[in-house]
Amino acid sequence: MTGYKVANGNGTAKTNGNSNGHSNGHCNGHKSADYTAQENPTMCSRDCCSGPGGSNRGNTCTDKKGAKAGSLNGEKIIPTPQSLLYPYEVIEEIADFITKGSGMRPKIGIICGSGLGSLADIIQDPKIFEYEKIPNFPVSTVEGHAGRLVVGTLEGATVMAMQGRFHFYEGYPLAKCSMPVRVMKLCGVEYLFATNAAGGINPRFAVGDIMLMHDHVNMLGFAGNSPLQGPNDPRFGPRFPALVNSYNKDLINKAIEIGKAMGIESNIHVGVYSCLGGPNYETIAELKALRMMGVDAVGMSTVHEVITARHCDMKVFAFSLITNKCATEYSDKKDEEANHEEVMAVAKNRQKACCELVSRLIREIHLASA
Ligand SMILES: O=P(O)(O)O[C@@H]1C[C@H](O)[C@@H](CO)O1
Ligand SMILES: Nc1nc2[nH]cnc2c(=O)[nH]1
Repeated sequence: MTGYKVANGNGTAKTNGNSNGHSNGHCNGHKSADYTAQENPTMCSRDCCSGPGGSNRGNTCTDKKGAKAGSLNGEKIIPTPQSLLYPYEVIEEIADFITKGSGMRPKIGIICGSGLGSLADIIQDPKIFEYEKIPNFPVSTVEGHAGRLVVGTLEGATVMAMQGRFHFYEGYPLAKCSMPVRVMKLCGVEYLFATNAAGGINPRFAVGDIMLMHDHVNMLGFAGNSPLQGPNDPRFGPRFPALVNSYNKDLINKAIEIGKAMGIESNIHVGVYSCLGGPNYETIAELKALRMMGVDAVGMSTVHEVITARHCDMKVFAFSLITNKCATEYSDKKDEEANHEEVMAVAKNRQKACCELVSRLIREIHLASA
């Protein structure tokens, strides 16, 4: 079972609408009922109860009878290493579901940032998979993230796009947030296009600008969190992946050229993105610190997806749409505070330019490989 449980106020629990799991009497949850801060499945040794694809098998069953000291709400909490949440076979199952269901092996994967779902709307002959209908898939809980996977063609290339990503602040562990990247890999994807809405810290950036990511500062990694934490499965990639040159330089250069051809070169920058855990936006002191570290734009996603993609040797192109300017001086002005409505509104305004940039770049990749 992968859906986290939400306390419903009366001491019992319900899942978050994702019915991936095992609800067979003895094993109706295996997650702590009120443990909502972070998904943290507990374990069971019964065969029926292997979590997604057996990840929990062989561990201690922690139904109510088994609860001991150290339990929360009567259920023992045993952390699962992140990499065990989605074993290779489960990812393979999900990928098979998508490739068989769509009849395609897409070459390019797109992750649509907040308010940038229209990147998937331009896909031709789309086969649409609602997340809740994909086995073992999480659900989207954030406004501006529709929660569907769209498979089809764009500029002649076969693509799959996530209209809705998963964020750490939704309560999903990083490995779950970036699990779809591994699904993409096993579907045949070679290129990951990750997009996001971000706050501009670089004072040269204006709202509506696009920052092509050429590097990142992994703040969650500084704190010891990684989507690769736990035993490594070499079928995905190496134990210790290198991350220098994670962002494909050829694709960045091509995107700069495309920006010029579109007449928006003054709105295109190349810079460093940092992901914080969210869901709160940053304090002034945090923004000052990030700026001192060389960060140009700040958001709540993408970095763990890029790490997962590089781990399995995908080529990565990523950009941030600057949806708000981050204040780095103290002020009482309310309009300097970031808010999600503004983020969504700016993304809507700039969706045409973002779609054109992505389409043209995909066209180049497709033509180069034809
Ligand atoms: O999914 P992305 O990173 O594009 O979304 C950003 C981060 C938060 O989810 C949201 C905040 O407004 O926008
Ligand atoms: N962390 C963070 N994420 C964002 N997403 C869009 N704008 C912002 C921002 O200012 N900060």
